Amino acid sequence: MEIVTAQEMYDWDQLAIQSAGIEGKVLMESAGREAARAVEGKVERHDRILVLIGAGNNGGDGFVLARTLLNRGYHVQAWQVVPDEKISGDALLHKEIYSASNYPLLKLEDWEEFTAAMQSADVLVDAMLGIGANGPLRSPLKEIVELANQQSCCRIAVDLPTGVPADEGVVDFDGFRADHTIVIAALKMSAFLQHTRPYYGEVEVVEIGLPVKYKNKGRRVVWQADDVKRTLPKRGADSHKGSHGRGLIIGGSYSMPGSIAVSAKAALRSGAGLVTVATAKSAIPSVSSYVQEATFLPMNEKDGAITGHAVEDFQQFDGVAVGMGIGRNSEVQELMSELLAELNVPLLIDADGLYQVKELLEDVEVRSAPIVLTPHPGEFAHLTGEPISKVMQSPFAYSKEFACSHGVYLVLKGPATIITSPEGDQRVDVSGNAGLAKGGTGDVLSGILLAMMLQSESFMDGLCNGCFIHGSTAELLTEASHSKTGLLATDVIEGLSQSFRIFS
Ligand SMILES: NC(=O)C1=CN([C@@H]2O[C@H](COP(=O)(O)OP(=O)(O)OC[C@H]3O[C@@H](n4cnc5c(N)ncnc54)[C@H](OP(=O)(O)O)[C@@H]3O)[C@@H](O)[C@H]2O)[C@@H](O)CC1
Ligand SMILES: Nc1ncnc2c1ncn2[C@@H]1O[C@H](COP(=O)(O)OP(=O)(O)O)[C@@H](O)[C@H]1O
Ligand SMILES: [K+]
Repeated sequence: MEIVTAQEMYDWDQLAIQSAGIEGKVLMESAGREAARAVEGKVERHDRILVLIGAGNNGGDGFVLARTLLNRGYHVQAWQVVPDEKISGDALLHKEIYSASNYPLLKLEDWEEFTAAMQSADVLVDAMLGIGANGPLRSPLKEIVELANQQSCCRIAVDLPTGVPADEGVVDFDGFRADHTIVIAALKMSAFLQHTRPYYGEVEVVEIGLPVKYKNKGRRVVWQADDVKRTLPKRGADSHKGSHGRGLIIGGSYSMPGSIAVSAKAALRSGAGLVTVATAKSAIPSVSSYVQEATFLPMNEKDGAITGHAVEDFQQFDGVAVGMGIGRNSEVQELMSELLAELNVPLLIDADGLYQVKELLEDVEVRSAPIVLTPHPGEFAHLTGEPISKVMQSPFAYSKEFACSHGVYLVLKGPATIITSPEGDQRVDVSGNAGLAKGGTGDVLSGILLAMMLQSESFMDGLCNGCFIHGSTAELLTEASHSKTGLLATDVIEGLSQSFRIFS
């Protein structure tokens, strides 16, 4: 499912109108009717529904929606909240059809009367402003949104909650706080940003007949269950452990053995054929007691942390994950530098490894084997040298710029994880829940991703599948047996088998 900017949506719309000959008024009829159908799924028959209608084409959708619901016998009040002269084009045509259908149109002239109507509504439908929002809300939309947000009724937005920008990078706005947003044709970027996502509530996308042929294809999509089922590698009946890849996990220390232990176990639970852990000698007993199936490469250590460089011993592996619990001393920096220069297999770098790699980005750029970086927002801010707030206002743009300029796969983790290829293709994984907001879950993800790197034909598919399986496992567990409060990283590992049963 595509994710678009406002401009990309307008382009798709224009191509459909100009090249396919679908008129704008037909698209509007289709958008309003589909939105009405979606509203029907969220309201009761007896609900009093108040539709707020603005000046542009979003308001045009509102006229169609109000007419459709009235035709179907719902209790609807349609309020035009802008002066008559503001309404033109397709929206004006649909206003005329609405009035010619003999349905009453209320106009915002008396604020007290309007406030009373809002207060007695069970459902508010916002068709005031969509992708055409330009700058902070002006009067009267600003006051209407403020009033609407104070009501305890259900709030439903059409296409975008009024005031919320469609694109990333805009932080100065007031927005309609929707319980549900019925998105027209394609998801807008702001549905995935931490500062705009909460305004959307639950999201439903409706299809309005725009020809897929003219879509700006494939460069930014949501990775979904169907994609996972289609691309997750199947285990052949005649396969042997070597067919599923030999993975190496480098990291951990005497005082931090847990992170590599869970990474290793997660890699094995995700199908890696063989997993070896390279860690400080003194950490091996505690790691091996948790992952009996792994083998070990003892590394020299100082004060419990890795110091030894054994890069020549690492060449035999098909993929390597490094950084979890490895620490930040200067020897680790040297090890990272050697890995980048000498190890010619796919390399995933996480956690402390990301801290080290900031100084080694030139080495990253010249490396020919693939590199995957898996930062959370704080680690990504460190890598870019920008404040967290700034990168998270525009995570699509920052991810793309970083991945393309350094030639890496970037997995920017969060409730909406953005996965970017070195070519700039972007996919978003929205699986998972707040049960994952706990230490150790990132280490589990690294293990899963290593296993996917070893087994997948397409690197990008493998990374997306790994993120999806990680999040979906948390969802399955919190639906069935666990609470979000009590979920542990190790529970996610134990739940992986169940996810693979469902998705492979
Ligand atoms: N595939 C598609 O694309 C389809 C799109 N469709 C629908 O069209 C929508 C896009 O329509 P759109 O382009 O007319 O923009 P829209 O969001 O209605 O806003 C424009 C109006 O808002 C006003 N305004 C702007 N900023 C403001 C502010 N800060 N504060 C206050 N007012 C502000 C602006 O006023 P002006 O600046 O001109 O004075 C103008 O009057 C889209 O979201 C979808 O719902 C479907 O019908 C069919 C297929
Ligand atoms: N609220 C949330 N919803 C969905 N996924 C989440 C949420 N919070 C965290 N996650 C996921 O949990 C993982 C946390 O990783 P990270 O921050 O590196 O944890 P750690 O440092 O403990 O290993 C990421 O995969 C992230 O996408
Ligand atoms: K809207």
